[in-house]
Amino acid sequence: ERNSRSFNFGAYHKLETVYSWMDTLVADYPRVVSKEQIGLSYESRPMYVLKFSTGGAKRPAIWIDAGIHSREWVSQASAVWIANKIASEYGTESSVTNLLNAMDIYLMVFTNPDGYVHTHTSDRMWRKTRSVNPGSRCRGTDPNRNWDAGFGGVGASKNPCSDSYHGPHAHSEVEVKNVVNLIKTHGNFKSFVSIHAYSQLLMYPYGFSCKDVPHQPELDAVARDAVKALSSLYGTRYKVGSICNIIYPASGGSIDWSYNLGIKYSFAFELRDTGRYGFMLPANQIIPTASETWLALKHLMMYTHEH
Ligand SMILES: O=C(CO)C[C@@H](Cc1ccccc1)C(=O)O
Ligand SMILES: [Zn+2]
Repeated sequence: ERNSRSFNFGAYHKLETVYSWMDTLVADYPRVVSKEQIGLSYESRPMYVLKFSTGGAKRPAIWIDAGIHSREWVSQASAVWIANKIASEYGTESSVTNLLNAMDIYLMVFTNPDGYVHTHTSDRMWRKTRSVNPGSRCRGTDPNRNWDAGFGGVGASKNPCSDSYHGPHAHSEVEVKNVVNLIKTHGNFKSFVSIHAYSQLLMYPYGFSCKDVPHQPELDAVARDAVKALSSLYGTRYKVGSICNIIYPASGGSIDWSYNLGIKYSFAFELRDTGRYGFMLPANQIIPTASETWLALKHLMMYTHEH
């Protein structure tokens, strides 16, 4: 692309295309965003995080990951649009400017790069990582069952051929380990948001248990206000609740781990739609989905900044 804004945000792109676009984004907004490699995937692809920072050292930070499940393509595509939005609105839009003058944002577009390539080359419905499971002909671990939070409990399978296989042990997947290391080393994250698709839900912990977390009333209220902002754009309807109560019990999930680490404002999005297209959401819905999601995300980030 001539510049990062001439990129076609209304299409699903290959990994390399988006990785190249990231370099043009950094070139266009060098004072706002940088690209950091946090490690390599199982198949040795670089894992890049876009760091939005306007100064300071280790400012309070917000984590946003997309694409941990590779087949949920609107998640990665929305993250690309949101990355451009953050970079281009700094200095022009007051809430983003105020936010980035006080906090950093880390945005990982491809949290499961090996799986994403596999959905382009071999199996569009691939969800897991691509690691080899010794003694099994089936590959991959569900990276959203692999976190050290109720690991190996409800809603996860010990069968390597299952799409919710939890892996041999917590953080066995290098993709998960790389994120865990960054979060723990940094030590000043205040919010952790994981973007999935589909079902149109905004969820908070826990997944591994249906008991209310200590901060349930606050998280519920924040999420409901965020969804109100989302719905204000096109009227898209979302449901709000804990993972366990609103979708199903699921152990080893990322936001249960982040919440238990002390990152109070931990949320998971399930983007469009509610099943008509499911994972195969048409590309013409990428920009509308990203635009409405941005309103909810901005609310969550501003709330985090103010509390
Ligand atoms: O992928 C899903 C379809 O997007 C649903 C998510 C629900 C979930 C999200 C966050 C934490 C735990 C579970 C999953 O099963 O891991
Ligand atoms: Zn998912």
